[in-house]
Amino acid sequence: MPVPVLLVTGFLGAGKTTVVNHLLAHADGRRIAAVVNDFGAINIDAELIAGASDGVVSLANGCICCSLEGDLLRTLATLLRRDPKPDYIVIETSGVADPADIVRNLMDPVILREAPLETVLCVIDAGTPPSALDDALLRSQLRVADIVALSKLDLADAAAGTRMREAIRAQRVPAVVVEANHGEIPSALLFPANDGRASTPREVGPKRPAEERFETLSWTSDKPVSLPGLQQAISRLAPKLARAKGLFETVEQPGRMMVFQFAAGRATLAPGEAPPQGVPRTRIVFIAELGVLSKAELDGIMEGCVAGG
Ligand SMILES: Nc1nc2c(ncn2[C@@H]2O[C@H](COP(=O)(O)OP(=O)(O)OP(=O)(O)O)[C@@H](O)[C@H]2O)c(=O)[nH]1
Repeated sequence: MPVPVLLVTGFLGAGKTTVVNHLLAHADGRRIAAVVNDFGAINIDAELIAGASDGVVSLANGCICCSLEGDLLRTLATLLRRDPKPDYIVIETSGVADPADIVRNLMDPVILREAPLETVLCVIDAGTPPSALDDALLRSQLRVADIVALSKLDLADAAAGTRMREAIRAQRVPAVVVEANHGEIPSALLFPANDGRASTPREVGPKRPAEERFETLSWTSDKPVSLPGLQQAISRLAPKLARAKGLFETVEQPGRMMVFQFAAGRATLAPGEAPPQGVPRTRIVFIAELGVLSKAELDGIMEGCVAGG
């Protein structure tokens, strides 16, 4: 029986991991394996994905649309050899991946037969300015989608949903548009009944040259972080950041881990899980446009928020 694949794409911070987590939390007994791709050296996403019933495989330190394409196919082959096999496989791409390249890789005849790409979901922040859809990367993420999920409608103004639907229609995207409140999308929509029928190959056009637009900088520390210090550091860094996320322990509440998220100019904190043994207690990944933020500048700013820093 082939194992259907769901590919989740969308820009940095759009809400992909939130959708994947919701799906895994509502697996209803289905064995779902998740493959996540963080293009930084520290793999935060794998830790932020809770409860994959059939495990989370992380492809870190490279992008699956370019440097890790062979790894993706090998990972899928390994998942297919599991006994029992997963019922479904979810692949979450990094926010800077061009999904057209991944779709092209998934058209490999063996993979297509054994792990057919059933659905491509593109998550888009409803508060994204419509003009951002003209960006080549966002256009490519939208073009390959069967379903577009609008996230963060709770944060956007009342007209944002309609505005975004119109902007998507203007891009002539044939996808169905749905709303995803904190990642909530009916799993029947993402995983149609696995009836074993053959998947049809998809056409995605010629390969585009890889475009290096973003870089990831990591900052780790064994010391806890002061919350007001972190707030100050993030407000200094914010104008240069496309995305940041991380896990850390606070000076104010020793032993309590927090998850930090920065996306679309908004920072949030939530309780987190203790890291595995031997891993630094504070790990934050920063994504910025190439050349905008140096490691020395980042370290200088971040050192100010650790105890004694
Ligand atoms: N208020 C609100 N926040 C959301 C919603 N969906 C996602 N978020 C938040 O947006 C931030 C980014 O969400 P993620 O799911 O990590 O985004 P992502 O697309 O996986 O991010 P990348 O790491 O760039 O791939 C997190 O703080 C989420 O909690 C939503 O519908 N409403």
